[in-house]
Amino acid sequence: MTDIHSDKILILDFGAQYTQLIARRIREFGVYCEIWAWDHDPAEIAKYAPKGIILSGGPESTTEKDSPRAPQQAYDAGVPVLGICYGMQTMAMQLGGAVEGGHHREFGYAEVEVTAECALFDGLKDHAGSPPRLDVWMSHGDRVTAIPEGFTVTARTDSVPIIAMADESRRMYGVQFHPEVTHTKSGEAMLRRFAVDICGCETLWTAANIIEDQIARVREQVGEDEILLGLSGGVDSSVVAALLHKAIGERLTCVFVDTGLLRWQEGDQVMAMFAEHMGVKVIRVNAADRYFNALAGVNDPEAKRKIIGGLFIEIFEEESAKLRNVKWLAQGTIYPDVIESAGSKTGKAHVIKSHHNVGGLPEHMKLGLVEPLRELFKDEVRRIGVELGLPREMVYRHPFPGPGLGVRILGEVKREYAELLAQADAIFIDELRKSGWYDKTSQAFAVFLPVKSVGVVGDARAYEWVIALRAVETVDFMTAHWAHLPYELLDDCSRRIINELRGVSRVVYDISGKPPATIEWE
Ligand SMILES: Nc1ncnc2c1ncn2[C@@H]1O[C@H](COP(=O)(O)OP(=O)(O)OP(=O)(O)O)[C@@H](O)[C@H]1O
Ligand SMILES: O=c1[nH]c(=O)c2[nH+]cn([C@@H]3O[C@H](COP(=O)(O)O)[C@@H](O)[C@H]3O)c2[nH]1
Ligand SMILES: NC(=O)CC[C@H](N)C(=O)O
Ligand SMILES: [Mg+2]
Repeated sequence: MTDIHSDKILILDFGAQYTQLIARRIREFGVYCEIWAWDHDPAEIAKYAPKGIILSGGPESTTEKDSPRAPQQAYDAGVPVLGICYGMQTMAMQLGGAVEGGHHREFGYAEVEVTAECALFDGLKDHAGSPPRLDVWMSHGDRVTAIPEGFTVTARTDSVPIIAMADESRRMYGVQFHPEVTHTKSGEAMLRRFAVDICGCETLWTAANIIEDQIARVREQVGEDEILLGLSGGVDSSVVAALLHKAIGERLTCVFVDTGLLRWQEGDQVMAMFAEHMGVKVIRVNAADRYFNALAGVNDPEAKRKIIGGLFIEIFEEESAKLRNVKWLAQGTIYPDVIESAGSKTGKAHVIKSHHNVGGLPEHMKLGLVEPLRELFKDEVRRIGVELGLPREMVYRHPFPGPGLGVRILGEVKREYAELLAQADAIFIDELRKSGWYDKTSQAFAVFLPVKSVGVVGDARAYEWVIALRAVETVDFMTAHWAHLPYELLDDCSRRIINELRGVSRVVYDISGKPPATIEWE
């Protein structure tokens, strides 16, 4: 079998907002890559044997004392190196050029002129005529003012004379702009020139190959043992279920916990999909009473999360004790979770969201972990889901937090609130789907506000609950804009929710971005 990790690019991260994008772009055209912090043990680089190294951008200034530098091993590895923005600046600095600060900050669109032949820009032009001109996206304050010996200036703009540099003999390249953002028109092509043409990577990283590779690895890891998977019906655990079912068939048992805090009719849908259609063994644990009892009288959001998470663990434990031979617990951990926890280990100031998953399992469970998605981005997980035959609606559905409606009912959780909220949410989602807006938003849901407001319904006074609607657009869920839904759509949602649901007299729309607001209300 081909080793799909044999041809890979290593990205050294200087803390840029776009480092994950570099990795995603490269993987999109089929080359595996990993992100390491810039101060990751440099002795590991040679062992890892990447076919090329990329130095990312970063918020700091190379002109400042003690600012980060790439390890010398990166330049000595004998493989091509590409510095992007801060990466180019530190490359220039370290190899004998110069960088200056204090210039006018260049942010956003710029047209650059290619001034010399360069393998990175080979054949690329975004405008007719010559010399070739490229549309790029910039975000920098510092600039390279002298290139190291052996380098040539390969691109300029009207205001900045050194926008790209290259030393073709040592295969070292620097670009001041960001090829990883889609605003740089030929950016993907440049990254492909680098990874495929210059570094010589084969494009082996495809959905079909990833599945085959993961199946082989899981089989090797668990041998004849059984695996228990917490199946939520969400994207990640569903893809894990499909993958593991293919890898070990009957030896996979899923536990689906119906917390009473799920989306409308979700429990039945999950069971229908996995147990009936796919023949996966799924144990449904109807735990709504347990959840509502445990949550009674609890108002504090963190306390609620802890109770919900704790009950998940209790239930997984109970179920695994009932099975004979379970030695492994499968999780839907994905690559961003891994990068973020690595970030915190090296003490980087990345924005980190605390991920709810089954990772907090107590030691005494002694279950080994199976995490077949831990190298993948969400969009890769989705492509694999499609390749494994999961229906598109399931694979492209919005994420749903583990604590579910528990964090969308503000304050104390009650069964009656959960039932109302699930229905309001279903109406909102239904309207989004009908109008084609579901796929244009990254996540959308209703929130239950335990406040009463006065209304008038059929000439009578109503004094009832408030439902808030939230819809956001985001790439990584770390920052988000509120979705500019059409007024007509909001109007339809509001009317339907108030008319169809007893107990709601007012609907509001949340117009807060993240930051400062988070996506969920609790
Ligand atoms: N109701 C549930 N029953 C069983 N396991 C659950 C349940 N809710 C969450 N989990 C477990 O917690 C993990 C993390 O939940 P999370 O919501 O992050 O992922 P997901 O549900 O698989 O995907 P998505 O992000 O699309 O919602 C899941 O992969 C699953 O293993
Ligand atoms: O599985 C989960 N367990 C949680 O405890 C949790 N809290 C938030 N989320 C989801 O994470 C994304 C960002 O949410 P916030 O802006 O509210 O932090 C959004 O997609 C949220 O739905 C969670 N997912
Ligand atoms: N985006 C970046 O990498 C910026 C690099 C450096 N902080 C500058 O302002 O020039
Ligand atoms: Mg989920």
